[in-house]
Amino acid sequence: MTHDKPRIGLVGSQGAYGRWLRRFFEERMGLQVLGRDPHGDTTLSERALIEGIDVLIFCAPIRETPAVIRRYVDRAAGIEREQLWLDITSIKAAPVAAMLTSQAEVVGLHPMSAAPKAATLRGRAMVVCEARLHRWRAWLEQFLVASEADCVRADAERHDRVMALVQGMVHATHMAQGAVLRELAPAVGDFDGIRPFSSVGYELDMAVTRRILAGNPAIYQDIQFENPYVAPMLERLAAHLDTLRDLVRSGDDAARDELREKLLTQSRTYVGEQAVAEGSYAFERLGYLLADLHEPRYISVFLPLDRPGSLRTLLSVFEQRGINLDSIHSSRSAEGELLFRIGVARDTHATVLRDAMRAIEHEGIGRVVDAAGVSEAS
Ligand SMILES: NC(=O)c1ccc[n+]([C@@H]2O[C@H](COP(=O)([O-])OP(=O)(O)OC[C@H]3O[C@@H](n4cnc5c(N)ncnc54)[C@H](O)[C@@H]3O)[C@@H](O)[C@H]2O)c1
Ligand SMILES: O=C(O)C(=O)C[C@]1(C(=O)O)C=C[C@@H](O)C=C1
Repeated sequence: MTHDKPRIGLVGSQGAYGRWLRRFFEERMGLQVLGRDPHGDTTLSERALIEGIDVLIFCAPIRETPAVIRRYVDRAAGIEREQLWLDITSIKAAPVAAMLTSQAEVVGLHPMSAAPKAATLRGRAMVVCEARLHRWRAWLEQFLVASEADCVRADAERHDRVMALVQGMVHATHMAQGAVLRELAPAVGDFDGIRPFSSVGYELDMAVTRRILAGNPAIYQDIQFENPYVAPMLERLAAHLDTLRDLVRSGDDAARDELREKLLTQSRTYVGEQAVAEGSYAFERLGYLLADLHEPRYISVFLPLDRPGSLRTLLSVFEQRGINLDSIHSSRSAEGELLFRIGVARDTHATVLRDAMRAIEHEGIGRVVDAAGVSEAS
């Protein structure tokens, strides 16, 4: 048993998370990684994979994972006794129960985001379901710290109940929104025609809907079908929408009162004044952020992280040219690089902006990765 430098085995090594985990373990933790995937990584048999590793991680499709795990238990036939088995499936009870039929130590994990572009899970939650953990505890802690995820502990049952709300409900309502738009938007200018009319709420909801439509359909399908707590949640969701429809159809004052009482007042009391106020303020801040991100003139600059004062040097470029700044946001590029996105006043001349961009590059202050409103016509 090697707890210092365990060899990692990935089941589903060619998938989005399998590839991310390989890079994470090799590059961030300096560990050797073996894998198997029926699509593109079949050099090792299932038995040979188990023989070659110390920690086995299942990152296969949700629907198939419990059966895949049971097959690995069968193939292992006891040689897994000293090993740690993990999975990252979005549902926890069935995979964890299947792993517990092995003799390995067992922990279920669920990172609360798609495989990120960044090298770690910084800023993302990860649910940790410790099911049978003894000698591997210290290494697991080391791995969780290296992941930089915000870890939250729960048993598998509670995880699945919570996920019926955090994922099942959110995905269901946005998939339904996508379907309603598909049916009703063509009559009023289609998706693009509606965009200029956006409220902040619509913009945020459409970001979620489009994220779901951009993702792996099997995941959204399986989260609805494989989590036993989703069906009862859908019953409640449908019941409330049915009530709302009936109240709106009836249209009288009693119906208005009932809507207000059941869908606003009671929920407001339940959530509590402070949480309501915090959420409302978070919405406002997101609104300002979206407004800044929609500003037509900006420059996005990658700044080397290891140079104190580099932001001040960058800002001096704008100061020297008399350019007024509307906003500064630090964010991540699609590749995960730290960027500063500088929104500049709309009346800034494009020539002056181009000069600022040249200075940023030529003086080695940073690298301009994106810009808008800098062409002659703008
Ligand atoms: N994508 C996300 O948003 C996300 C987030 C958190 C957790 N997860 C979980 O990660 C797991 C993998 O998700 P993904 O996004 O990498 O999906 P993916 O479809 O990209 O990868 C799944 C991989 O499993 C392989 N596979 C299929 N059948 C297999 C089998 N019988 N044995 C071994 N491998 C098999 C596939 O060939 C594929 O390469 C899922 O359980 C999912 O719930 C995904
Ligand atoms: O697209 C993302 O980044 C997600 O957060 C994906 C998402 C989610 O929508 O809840 C989907 C499945 C995973 O289990 C975790 C997170």
